[in-house]
Amino acid sequence: MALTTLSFDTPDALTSAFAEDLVSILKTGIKTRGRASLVVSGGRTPLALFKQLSETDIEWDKVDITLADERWVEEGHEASNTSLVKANLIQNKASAAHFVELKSDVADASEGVNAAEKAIASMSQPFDALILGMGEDGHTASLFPCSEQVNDGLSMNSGRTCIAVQPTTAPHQRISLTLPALLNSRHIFLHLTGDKKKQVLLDALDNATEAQKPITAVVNRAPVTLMWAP
Ligand SMILES: O=C(O)C(O)[C@@H](O)[C@H](O)[C@H](O)COP(=O)(O)O
Repeated sequence: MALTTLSFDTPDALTSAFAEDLVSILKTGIKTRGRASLVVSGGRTPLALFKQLSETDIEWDKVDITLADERWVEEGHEASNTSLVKANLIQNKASAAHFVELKSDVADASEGVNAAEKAIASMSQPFDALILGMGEDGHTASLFPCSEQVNDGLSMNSGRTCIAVQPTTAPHQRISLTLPALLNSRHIFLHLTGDKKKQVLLDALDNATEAQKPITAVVNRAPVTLMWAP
């Protein structure tokens, strides 16, 4: 296990330092490979980070951005991570970035998996940076411990980069990058705020199986930087 923890006094201090790190990673990607790729998570935690990044001066037209997971709802729905990213990150200076959609116009996420995999394949990989969140049940991306699909999502030899997931303890069908797709990243960050989530993570790393707390599957296999503030 290789978890490096960077703790900040306040969420604002975390946001500034995190944005600076990401910008430097993206600049390196652009300089070295011509384009850079960034995978972000939805949820509430990254909102301030998205805003700060969007105001940063880099060559956003050379950056591809996608999501670690999406809820299978129409764009514009309050649960849509696509809408959240477009409204908060792909704005201001970052409005020139290219957004790679996981969601397509089919009724069931399982019918959209092939199109999502094709979209992901268009991005420069390994991804330059991946930002994961974590739920209090230990899910990350949409690899939910309550779902029937958890073992398929965590399989390292499925040959799949995306999976349709039906959580039973959270609303909406999802599409998620699989564990091997998430791990195909040069820099992996776990972005958490609050004592409770930190404790969930530490307890999970101590006691849980990967299927019980999917975040541990990432931390067990790759260097992860935990960006944490109270
Ligand atoms: O779309 C999502 O819901 C996610 O990508 C998910 O994995 C999220 O990161 C965690 O549930 C934490 O969410 P919060 O930041 O809202 O606590």
